Amino acid sequence: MHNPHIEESTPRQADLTGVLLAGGRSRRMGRDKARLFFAGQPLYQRALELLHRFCRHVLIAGSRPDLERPGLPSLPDRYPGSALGGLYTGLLAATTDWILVAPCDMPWPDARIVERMLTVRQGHDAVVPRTPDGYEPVFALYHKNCLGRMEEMLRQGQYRIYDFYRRIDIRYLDPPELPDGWQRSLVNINTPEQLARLLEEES
Ligand SMILES: Nc1nc2c(ncn2[C@@H]2O[C@H](COP(=O)(O)OP(=O)(O)OP(=O)(O)O)[C@@H](O)[C@H]2O)c(=O)[nH]1
Repeated sequence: MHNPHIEESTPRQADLTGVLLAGGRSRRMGRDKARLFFAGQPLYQRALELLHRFCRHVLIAGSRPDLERPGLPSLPDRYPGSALGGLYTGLLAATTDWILVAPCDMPWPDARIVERMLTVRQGHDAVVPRTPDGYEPVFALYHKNCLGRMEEMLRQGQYRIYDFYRRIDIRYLDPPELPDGWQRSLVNINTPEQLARLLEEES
């Protein structure tokens, strides 16, 4: 089903590479989240469409030959086992200063959030939505400046994104700056129960 928040007219950003994070293990779901069928298409497809809307080049972080297609390579993590390792994979491979990251398990990614992130990024290392439920580190913008500090942590076996956040300059986007409906847009599907509930909502 078409996502109304991804408009055809959204301009592509020359300095932005899209990174689909798809290297997780889907333990809570018990089966691969990326290819779950949701409202007429595989779940990952929804984030992919949004990334293509903003970025000329999009890649998959994590070894996913099953999701590859011409112009959409998947890259194995150099430091496997965490979303931070996936961010590193994307940032290392990107030829642009910035990456726009999206997870493969977000049913309603909202282009308006991306637009707001792009507006405020200047002078920061990352832009991350922040809500009363916590941060959304896998639907965010990261600058190449982050690479060194990510690598430092990953080399030491430190994988916690929140520890990483203490080392960089982040511009958070809080609810007053987020568009209406952000609660729905920032949902990730993690469990079979959640999937069933959201499918019901969508139908
Ligand atoms: N490249 C890469 N992506 C990851 C990795 N771990 C998680 N992700 C991605 O990060 C996003 C959020 O993942 P989570 O739900 O936190 O983790 P998960 O491993 O997919 O699921 P659980 O096993 O249930 O925790 C998803 O898009 C995952 O595909 C990883 O080690 N490498």
